Amino acid sequence: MDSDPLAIFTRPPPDETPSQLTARLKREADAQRISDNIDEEIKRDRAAQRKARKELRILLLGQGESGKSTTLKNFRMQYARETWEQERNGWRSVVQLNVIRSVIHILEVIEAEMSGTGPPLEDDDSSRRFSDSSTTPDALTDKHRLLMIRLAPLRGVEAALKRRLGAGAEPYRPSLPLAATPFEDPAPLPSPKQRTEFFVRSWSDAIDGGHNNDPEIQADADSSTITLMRCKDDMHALWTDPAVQRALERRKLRLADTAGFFLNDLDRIATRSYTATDDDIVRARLRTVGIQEYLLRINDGFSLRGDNAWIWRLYDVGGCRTMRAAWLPFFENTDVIIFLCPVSCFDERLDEDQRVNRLEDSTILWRSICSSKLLTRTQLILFLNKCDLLKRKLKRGIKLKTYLPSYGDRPNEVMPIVKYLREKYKEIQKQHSPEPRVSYIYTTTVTDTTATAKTLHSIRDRVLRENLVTSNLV
Ligand SMILES: Nc1nc2c(ncn2[C@@H]2O[C@H](COP(=O)(O)OP(=O)(O)OP(=O)(O)O)[C@@H](O)[C@H]2O)c(=O)[nH]1
Ligand SMILES: [Mg+2]
Repeated sequence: MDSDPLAIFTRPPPDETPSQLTARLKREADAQRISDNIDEEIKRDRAAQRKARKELRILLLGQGESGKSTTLKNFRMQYARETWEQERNGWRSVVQLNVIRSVIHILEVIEAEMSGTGPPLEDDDSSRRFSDSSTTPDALTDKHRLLMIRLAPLRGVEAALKRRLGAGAEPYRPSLPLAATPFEDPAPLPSPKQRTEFFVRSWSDAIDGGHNNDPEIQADADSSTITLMRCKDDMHALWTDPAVQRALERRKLRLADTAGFFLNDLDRIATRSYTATDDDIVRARLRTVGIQEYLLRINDGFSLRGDNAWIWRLYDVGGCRTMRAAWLPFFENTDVIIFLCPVSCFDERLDEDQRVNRLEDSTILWRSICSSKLLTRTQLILFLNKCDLLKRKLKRGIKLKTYLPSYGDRPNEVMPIVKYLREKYKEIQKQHSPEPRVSYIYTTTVTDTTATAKTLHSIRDRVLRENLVTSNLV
């Protein structure tokens, strides 16, 4: 039995001498090496078979709200145009739900401000930096109370839209244990911020799911649109009210960065004839839970063999710490990882764990991905994302060095900050990768579909070239 190289860990004999111990440890190390080599060979074979079939597996990773699903939408818009068009009608309800969720969120803030309840203001100085008036609360008056009453029917529309989107959309309340990286055991949740954001288990169910043909749901959809149209002026009055805006600032809710895209455009959206544009679809937010798989057919354009279409299997995961353990099984056979680091989040904390800075979380995650032996041969592509929001944040005078002291006295401007983070992440990759690998880093704003299209074409060419070379298909 002792000579069996696969019996890696043998029980030590009770009277083991030092030389026997040394010999046993060596045998175990040799056996482990052989086992690792076999695993590696199996992986290489599988990868070669996939490439021979011209198939690649691509995983989108990053913390919650880093832009993974938005990147996936850009991919689908570019390379799966037919299904993108077929789903366009389904997105109308998602955009309506985004609008209503934002308005209800604002109403909740007003209610809390008026009654002096709700989540306490954060007591660190960062929450006070946005507005000089933050220490003198603005009067919310009867006008606001009236708006609250007039907008109450939106709660019914929210319920109807939920029905229309089907079982795919439910409120999200983190309750599972947390793990910073997919490689560690989850720990119990400290005290999660209560959020009732909606999520999808399956986008295709939410967007299509056959609901369109159900007359009851169709009637719901029509009456939702009518209520939305009736509430349009009040929603606009609420959103543009200076006292409301200041209340949002006091509570550090930068809704203008996300919801603003839709709330500034109510004239177009709250109409009977509204059709979601490409930009609307890319911007519409539904938190991802579980893992979504999408197939794309992508032409390489330079293969010498007849058919130059590749199948790209894209996997979009939920980025919250409660969901990271679920990523691990996908690492075995992944050819490419696109990792999103939202650089604008340097002064924010994770929803699911308010003790953790979001940039720090991204850095920990990136380090763990780079150092994983499972991913030694996986091509890593990094997006330094949300550069538009970074620019806006810096304009408001928020300083990176307050949250990242190592940035020191470098200029508090977009270009130097992005350069600094690029070098920092590149260095982490270099130091922690088990074997040297090429670094692919892009500066992105994935809500900008034109710029992102160029990035995706560049990625397509780089990924295909690398895989054509490694699989000898050129
Ligand atoms: N302004 C701006 N918004 C962005 C950018 N990237 C993503 N967003 C927005 O950020 C929010 C989160 O984006 P998602 O793509 O849903 O994030 P995710 O990584 O899939 O998040 P989870 O599903 O929770 O893991 C959405 O409202 C997006 O529209 C960006 O570059 N700029
Ligand atoms: Mg997502």
